[in-house]
Amino acid sequence: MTATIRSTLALPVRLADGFETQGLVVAFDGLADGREHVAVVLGEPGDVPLVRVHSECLTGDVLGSQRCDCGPQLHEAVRRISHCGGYVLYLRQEGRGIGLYNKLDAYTLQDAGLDTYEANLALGFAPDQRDYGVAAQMLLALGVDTIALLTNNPDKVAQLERAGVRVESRVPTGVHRSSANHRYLDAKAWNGHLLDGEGA
Ligand SMILES: Nc1nc2c(ncn2[C@@H]2O[C@H](COP(=O)(O)OP(=O)(O)OP(=O)(O)O)[C@@H](O)[C@H]2O)c(=O)[nH]1
Ligand SMILES: [Zn+2]
Repeated sequence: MTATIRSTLALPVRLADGFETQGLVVAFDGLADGREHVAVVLGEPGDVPLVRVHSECLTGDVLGSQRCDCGPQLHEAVRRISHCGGYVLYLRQEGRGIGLYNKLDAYTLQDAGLDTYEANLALGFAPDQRDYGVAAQMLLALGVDTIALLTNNPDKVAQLERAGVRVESRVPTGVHRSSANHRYLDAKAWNGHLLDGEGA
């Protein structure tokens, strides 16, 4: 399935720490799951742009929750990518694809002792429900078929490669550990995330 660019909008991007840059927000037609995913073009992308495939996290990205490290990772991505040129793909895949309300239910189960993946299973979901095929569609619509990917998640690399995007390199993203998110980060490491760059 081929996606096409529906519209573009120039938008200044401002982070809470005062960092400012210019972004171009791109909307698409024809995305496989029918959701409103957007790409944000930052800096001047070269032949092998740096790309962050970021899954929506209202609690972390917007409300500053420290149960996860999504907010700091998003800000890191904006800052790094604006310097070297590339794309933030903001995917509407809240709660690893289970949605916001279910993620809130999962948090309640975690407060009773389950880890993040066990809580998904207890709610009747797969441990991680995300399909990154839409990210590949977006990149190909932007004319990008080779990337450097800012992630610690090997599944993102594998799925993008299967969907026709060449991941020339995986660039580790920061691990923003705090007293509130260490169980979440430990569970990610047990489930295949490469947190080897932590503390580097
Ligand atoms: N179901 C569920 N989703 C969560 C939980 N904590 C964070 N998330 C969601 O997880 C997504 C981020 O995925 P992560 O597994 O933390 O990291 P990743 O994006 O796969 O990996 P990186 O690219 O290395 O950051 C966001 O959509 C969050 O809303 C949780 O406890 N349960
Ligand atoms: Zn989060």
